[in-house]
Amino acid sequence: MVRMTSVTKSYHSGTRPALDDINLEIGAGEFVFLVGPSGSGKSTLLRLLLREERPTSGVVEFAGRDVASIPDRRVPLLRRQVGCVFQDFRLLADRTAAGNVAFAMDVTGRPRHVVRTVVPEVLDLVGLAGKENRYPDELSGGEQQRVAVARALVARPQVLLADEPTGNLDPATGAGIMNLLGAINRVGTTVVMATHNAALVDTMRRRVVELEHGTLVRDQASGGYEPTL
Ligand SMILES: Nc1ncnc2c1ncn2[C@@H]1O[C@H](COP(=O)(O)OP(=O)(O)OP(=O)(O)O)[C@@H](O)[C@H]1O
Repeated sequence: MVRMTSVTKSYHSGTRPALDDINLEIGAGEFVFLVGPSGSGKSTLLRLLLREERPTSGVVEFAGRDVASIPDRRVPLLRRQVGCVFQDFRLLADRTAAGNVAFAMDVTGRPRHVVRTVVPEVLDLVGLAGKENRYPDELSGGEQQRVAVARALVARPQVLLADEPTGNLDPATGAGIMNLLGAINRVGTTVVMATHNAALVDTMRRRVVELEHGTLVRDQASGGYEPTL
């Protein structure tokens, strides 16, 4: 599903690369935690998959395609297959929960009647039934993140990237979002989640990929936040 081969990313020549010779393969249906200290390159790795950045050298592949060589006009298509949620939710403040999700469907040209049917279904799926008409500032942080997840899901992405999705949430609310991502993974979506949340990583016991100063220092099946034997 995702393959990185000798991927190096330098934002400025002469400085230490943000990613340094990364080799990584993620199969369809996997759940992967991406961990490492601040500045170790986690967001950069996700940005390469979204084609927000291109590697300085090496190859990033998604579903067998070289992501860097996808023509600009086809990048929106990539971003339907590779969904993302962020720490700061990034919702449109002037649209309701339903409006935010509908907007994501409208831009992909889905017919109105499909949007009207699917939006409440997806909001129900993420646990927001009854709150469809609330604006982001009328929702808790966890609820806003659920809207962001719903918005990512309506495109039916093959891979969902989550960059510190629980970073702004209290532990219980973060655990709720984690359960939601786990459920999305169980129905077949590949999930890659960058996080500093040690408790969640330790509880879930999934594959853990650890970066340090841009290099991959650990790739462990059923790992914890800290390396174990
Ligand atoms: N747009 C940019 N321009 C220049 N340097 C950047 C840019 N984005 C990131 N960097 C640098 O690249 C390195 C990796 O940053 P990155 O954001 O990928 O780390 P991270 O592991 O996601 O950190 P955090 O956990 O704090 O989000 C850092 O040294 C950072 O300063």
